Amino acid sequence: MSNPVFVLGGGAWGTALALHAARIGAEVHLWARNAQTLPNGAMPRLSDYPLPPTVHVCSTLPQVTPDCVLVAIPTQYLASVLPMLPAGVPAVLCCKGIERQTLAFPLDILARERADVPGAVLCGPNFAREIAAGLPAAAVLAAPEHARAQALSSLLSSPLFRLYASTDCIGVQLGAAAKNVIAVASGVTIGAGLGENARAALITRGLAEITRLATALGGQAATLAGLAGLGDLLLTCTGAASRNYQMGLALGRGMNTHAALGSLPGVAEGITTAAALQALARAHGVETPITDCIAAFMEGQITLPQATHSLLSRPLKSEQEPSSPV
Ligand SMILES: NC(=O)C1=CN([C@@H]2O[C@H](COP(=O)(O)OP(=O)(O)OC[C@H]3O[C@@H](n4cnc5c(N)ncnc54)[C@H](OP(=O)(O)O)[C@@H]3O)[C@@H](O)[C@H]2O)C=CC1
Ligand SMILES: O=C(CO)COP(=O)(O)O
Repeated sequence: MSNPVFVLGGGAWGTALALHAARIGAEVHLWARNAQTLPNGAMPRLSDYPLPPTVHVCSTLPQVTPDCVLVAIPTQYLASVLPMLPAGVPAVLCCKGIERQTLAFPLDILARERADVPGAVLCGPNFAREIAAGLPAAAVLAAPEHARAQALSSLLSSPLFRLYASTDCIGVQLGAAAKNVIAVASGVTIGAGLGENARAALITRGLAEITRLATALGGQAATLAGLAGLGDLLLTCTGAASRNYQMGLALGRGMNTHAALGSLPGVAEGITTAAALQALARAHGVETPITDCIAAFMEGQITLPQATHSLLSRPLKSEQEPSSPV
């Protein structure tokens, strides 16, 4: 790689992406809002993965033109870091969520704030620690133009981290955001002792719900059967390392939302995404019973037995009926 790569966000995902970019030969400038308090090589979230000398932690980005910028900031704060992006340089948004106030996806936020920056998104089943450790993984890199998606996936792929190009930005962003909500519900199911049958049903009907909404918004069903949909859903709903799943586990065991949040090692995007997803679904006339239940449960509006009853007492339907409620 001839030019450096910028990474915004010194959390788990930003650190893992910086390590990946360094492995593919880039000089990396990793921006963190608290960089000045960090000794070089000791990031807060993944301190067991020391940074190589080609990763420079900074609180101000250098005046050089990078090949691209990887943005790993929680979605609710994404807009606040976008003024830093260099004009004309592709920004790959690596967050998974929906802006609560506006119901905007990451690429919409970028278009709104920085029309001079070409955007792309990177989503898939990728626990930061495994990417940091250099374990094999795959993801989707989506951009509105095929040429941009292909160029960035070639630039950022490695023999261990395989990036598939896509132009279905809606499907990829919706899948990535919504899987966090289903992961919270999955954790609740296990935490409350409802069993693995219930969890498998929840994941499967969660995918049906996500696919229904994605296609109503203009996404493609095939994308939801891919890495950013089913792939990430499986990982986050069953992987003990998922913060969204851990959040659900704590809630299912009886902890309240505030206490459960305090017990997490990082952000759980599913918490803010649930209400945003619900609002988006309502605006498009799409039924999302699992999202509705988990949103109401997290807000303390219904109890777990009420949530379970509400899902199980829905009218029986044909599984294949495209417009059937869950
Ligand atoms: N962790 C993972 O395995 C993966 C995460 N993602 C996604 O990446 C995004 C980031 O997650 P992750 O890195 O894990 O989260 P973490 O909780 O580990 O870190 C969040 C980072 O964002 C910073 N931050 C928070 N608020 C602001 C703000 N207002 N301005 C600037 N920086 C801010 C934090 O800074 P500070 O340290 O100072 O608080 C921290 O560096 C999320 O959307 C997540 O869904 C995607 C794939 C994998
Ligand atoms: O997005 C992720 C894995 O693909 C990380 O999941 P959590 O945010 O739930 O930890």
